[in-house]
Amino acid sequence: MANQHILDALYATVAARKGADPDTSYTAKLFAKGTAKIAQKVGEEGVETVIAALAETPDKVASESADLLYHLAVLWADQGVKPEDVWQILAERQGISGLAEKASRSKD
Ligand SMILES: N=c1c2ncn([C@@H]3O[C@H](COP(=O)(O)OP(=O)(O)OP(=O)(O)O)[C@@H](O)[C@H]3O)c2ncn1[C@@H]1O[C@H](COP(=O)(O)O)[C@@H](O)[C@H]1O
Repeated sequence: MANQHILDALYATVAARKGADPDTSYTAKLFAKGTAKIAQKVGEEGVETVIAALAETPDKVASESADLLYHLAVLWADQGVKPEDVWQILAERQGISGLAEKASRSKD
């Protein structure tokens, strides 16, 4: 757990909200609204990140990036995409095939 990336932990938390009470969880409310709403939020947060970069401060870019990553984690859970699927693609693009698998094993 100590080596677990914050995005892996966030993904596990949001995925566990599927079917939870929309009145007590924003994430559960997003799942209840469905894929179109979740995808729309990813787009909105992406645009807000761009606006922060062009017209605001690095702190605002960081904060909008956190919103974007959270909504992306919700979209992954909605689509059945696991974080390690994405890590694997990134690792392969860096020519370090097997890195995501190794990183995943180090959590055990
Ligand atoms: N990391 C986040 C996170 N980042 C952003 N947000 C929410 O995303 C929303 C974005 O605000 P907006 O103004 O764009 O959206 P809105 O107007 O509230 O809603 P919409 O009608 O546009 O959907 C806010 O309500 C934020 O609270 C998050 N909500 C939850 N989490 C994490 O998700 C996990 C599950 O939390 P619950 O959703 O409370 O179960 C926990 O680990 C939380 O920390």
